[in-house]
Amino acid sequence: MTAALSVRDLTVNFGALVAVNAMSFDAAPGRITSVIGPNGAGKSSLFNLISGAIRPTAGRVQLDGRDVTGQPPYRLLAAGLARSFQITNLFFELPVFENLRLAAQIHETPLKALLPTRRSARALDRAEELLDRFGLTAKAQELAGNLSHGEQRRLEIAVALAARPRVLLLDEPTQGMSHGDTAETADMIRRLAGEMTVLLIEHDIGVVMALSDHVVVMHQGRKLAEGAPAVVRADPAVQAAYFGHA
Ligand SMILES: Nc1ncnc2c1ncn2[C@@H]1O[C@H](COP(=O)(O)OP(=O)(O)OP(=O)(O)O)[C@@H](O)[C@H]1O
Repeated sequence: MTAALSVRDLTVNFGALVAVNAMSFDAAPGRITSVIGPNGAGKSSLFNLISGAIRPTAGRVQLDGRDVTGQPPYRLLAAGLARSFQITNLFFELPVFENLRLAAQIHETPLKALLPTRRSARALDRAEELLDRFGLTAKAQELAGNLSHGEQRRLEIAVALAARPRVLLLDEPTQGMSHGDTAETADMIRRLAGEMTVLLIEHDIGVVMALSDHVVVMHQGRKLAEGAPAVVRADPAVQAAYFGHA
């Protein structure tokens, strides 16, 4: 089976520092793959490489078997890869609904853009659907900036989904959330699998173990281990590097 996302020997240097060092792994279609590792392991840099925010020094990225290495984020989005950011990436001064509607317009053609009513029909439907799915219907007209932290993080995921990606990168989606919001968000992520391929960076090890089909462990820019959650957790090298005991 072709991997939805395939990373081979991906490397980036920042001066003398090799932040991501010859990383290789596959994300299987419709599954949740998590990337874990201690602070500074290189997880965000890996996501920046995959999502086109920075260009690799070496290596390649394939989406459904097609080389997309070094393509800018907007090209990757059109090719089916979306990312939600660790840092909140919303239009705070716009209503929740407008954030979703704008994000949903990505696939509208320039010709449709000349026909305002027809142009927006599909985007409106998609925005409504996402409001419902993410429990934000009652907040549709609220400014995004007025939402709680947990709601903003959920809206971010909804915005990333608006373009109907086949591969979704989630960067610490439960960061800073209460216990209840974390559990709710984890449920939402679980429901995305099957519909799309999810690549997740997550510090909450409970969420990682509960959600992931496959776990990739990074340490000092390199891949330390990968496998099923229970296998990775039992690996002595992972325990030493990540869980702080062997
Ligand atoms: N633009 C940059 N310029 C220079 N060094 C960088 C840059 N971005 C990241 N680094 C360095 O690369 C290393 C990996 O950082 P990165 O943020 O990718 O790790 P991380 O695993 O995501 O960490 P955290 O869990 O704390 O977010 C760190 O030493 C960091 O200081």
